[in-house]
Amino acid sequence: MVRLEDITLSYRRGENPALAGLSFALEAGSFTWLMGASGAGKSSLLKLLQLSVRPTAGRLTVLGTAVHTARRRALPGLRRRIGIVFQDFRLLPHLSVLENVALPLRIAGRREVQLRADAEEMLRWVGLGHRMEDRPEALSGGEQQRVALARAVVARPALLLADEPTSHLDEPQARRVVSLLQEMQRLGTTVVVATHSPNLIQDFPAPILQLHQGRLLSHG
Ligand SMILES: Nc1ncnc2c1ncn2[C@@H]1O[C@H](COP(=O)(O)OP(=O)(O)OP(=O)(O)O)[C@@H](O)[C@H]1O
Repeated sequence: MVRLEDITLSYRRGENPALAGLSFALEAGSFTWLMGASGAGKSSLLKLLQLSVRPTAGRLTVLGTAVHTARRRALPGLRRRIGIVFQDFRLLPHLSVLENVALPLRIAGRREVQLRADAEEMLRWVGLGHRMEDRPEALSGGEQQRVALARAVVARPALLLADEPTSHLDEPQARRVVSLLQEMQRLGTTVVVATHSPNLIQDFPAPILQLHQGRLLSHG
């Protein structure tokens, strides 16, 4: 599903690499916590997995595609099978909640009737069926993060990546978001979630990838 073999990522020549000598594999349908101090390389690893940066060295396989040798034109199709949730939600303020969730389907060229039905279904799934016509700014942080999650999964990604998706949320909202992420895993999606919160990990036990200064400290 996801395999890294001796991966290095350097943003600038002559500086310490953000990731170095990283090797591990994630099974299809697994849930993994990604941990590490600030600067350990969590966001860099997620950027690699979402194909927004390429490894400087090493072999990276995502959803069965060898990214390090793939042609550039093969990447957009692969990217569409990856869902992403950001710490700061990144919803478009001028669009309704429903239109935010429908956006990936619109970009993929789905029919209007179908994309509306799918976006509505996802919003009901995250418990926001009653807020579809609102603008994001009218929602609480936890609600906005659930909209962002609905948008990340509306196109049924095989791989779901979340970069500290609960750091702006209170405890009950954070738990709700993690429950939804785990539900995606139970439906067969491979999920990777970066977090600083030992409490969440305690409440939702799963294998942990621990990074330290760009290197893998432990996995399990
Ligand atoms: N675009 C970039 N250009 C240059 N250096 C970068 C870039 N992004 C990250 N880095 C560097 O790479 C290293 C790892 O950063 P990264 O953001 O991946 O860590 P992190 O574990 O996600 O940290 P945090 O928990 O603070 O978000 C840091 O030394 C950082 O300064």
